[in-house]
Amino acid sequence: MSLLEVDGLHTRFPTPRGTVDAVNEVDLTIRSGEIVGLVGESGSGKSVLADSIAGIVEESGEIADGDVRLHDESLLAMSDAERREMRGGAISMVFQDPMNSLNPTLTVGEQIAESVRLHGHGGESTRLSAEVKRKILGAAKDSEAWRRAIEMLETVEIPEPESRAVDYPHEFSGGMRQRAMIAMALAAEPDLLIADEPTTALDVTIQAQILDELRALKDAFDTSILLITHDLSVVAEVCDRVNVMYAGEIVERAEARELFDNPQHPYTQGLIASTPRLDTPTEDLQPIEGNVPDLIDIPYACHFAPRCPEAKRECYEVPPDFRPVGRTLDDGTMPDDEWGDHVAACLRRGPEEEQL
Ligand SMILES: Nc1ncnc2c1ncn2[C@@H]1O[C@H](COP(=O)(O)OP(=O)(O)OP(=O)(O)O)[C@@H](O)[C@H]1O
Ligand code: NI
Repeated sequence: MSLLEVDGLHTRFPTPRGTVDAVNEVDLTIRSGEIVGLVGESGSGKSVLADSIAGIVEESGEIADGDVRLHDESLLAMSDAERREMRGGAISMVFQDPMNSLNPTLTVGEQIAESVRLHGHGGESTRLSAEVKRKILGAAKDSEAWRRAIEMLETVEIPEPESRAVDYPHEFSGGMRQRAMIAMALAAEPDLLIADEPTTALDVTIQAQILDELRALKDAFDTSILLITHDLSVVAEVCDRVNVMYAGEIVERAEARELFDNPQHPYTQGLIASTPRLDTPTEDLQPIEGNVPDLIDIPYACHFAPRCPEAKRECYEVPPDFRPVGRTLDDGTMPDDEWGDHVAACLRRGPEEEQL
C-alpha cells in the first residue's frame, strides 16, 4: 500500500529574473516500509521536492499545482497547525548538516527526549525557550522520555550513550552528530523519514556506517525513507526503488537493481557512466558535458536535450511521456512485479514502435 503519493506537484519561486520552476509535474510514490532514492545533479530540484512534501518550502516559494497525500490524506489541504503536528509525528527530516538542525544550547539527550515528548504531546511546546526546556527535561531526567533518548542513542550505535547524552552537539564528531540527528528524527516515530543528503559531508567509512544504520532502522521501525543524494553509489547500496530527477522533473524510475543493470534514460546512463565505482579506473569516468539549466522558462520540451548525445530535433519540441522500459522476459512478456515498474521519459526509448 502507498504511504505517500505525490501527484503532479509544481513548486515555483517567483524571482526578479522570472519564475523558477524547481519542481515540475512530479509524481512520486512511496510504499510502506521501503527506501526510495531520489538522485540527480546539484540544482535538479531534489531538496525543493523534499521540502514540498514536508511542508517547509521557503516563504518565497509556492506550490502552484498538484497534491501530496500521506495515508491518503492531502497534506496541502491541512492548516499550518495540523501540519506542525503532523511534522512532529508522521514525517521527520534529516539534513546534510546536523549543526543547522541541532540546538547548540541543549544537550543531545535533551533534544532527543524532547522529540520523544513532542511525539507524545502533539508538538505544543516547540516555542519554549532553551532554558525552560532544560528545566522541564532536567527535572525529568529519570523520565520515560530520557530513557527513550538513551535507547535511541544506543540504537544508532553511539558508544556509551548515557554519558554522551549529556554532551552538547559541538562535542560530537560529524558522524556522531548525524547519528544523533537520525536518533532525534526517529524518536518521533515517523511513518516517513526524509533524509536530504544525510551522508554527503561525511567521510566514506562513516557514510557507509550511517547508511547501514538507516537500513537497519528501517527494518526495526518499519519507517519508509526517502533518501536524497547526488551519489549513485549510495542509492545502489540502500534503496529499494529509485527516482532520477533532472531539471525539476523525474526522468526515470525503477527498482534499484534494475536501474543500475538496465538504465534507460540517457541522463541516467550519463550519471552512471560518470560515477566512480570500485571496479572502474577513474580515467574511464565520463562526465556528462554541460550543466543543469537555469530552471527559469526552459524553452525546450525535454530538459536534457541540449546535453543529450542522442537528441533529435523532436526532443526539443515534443514533451517526453513516461514509457515502460523494463526488460522483457524470454517469452516476450514484461514481468509485472519489480521490473514492470520501470519507466523513462524519453522519446528515444520504450516499445520499439514508439521510439523516435
Ligand atoms: N528560495 C529559492 N528562490 C529561488 N530559487 C530557488 C530557491 N530555492 C531553490 N531554488 C532553485 O530551485 C532549483 C532546485 O534547487 P534544489 O536545492 O532543490 O536542488 P537540489 O537538487 O537539491 O541540489 P543539491 O544537490 O545541490 O542539493 C535550483 O535552481 C535553485 O536555485
Ligand atoms: Ni539539495
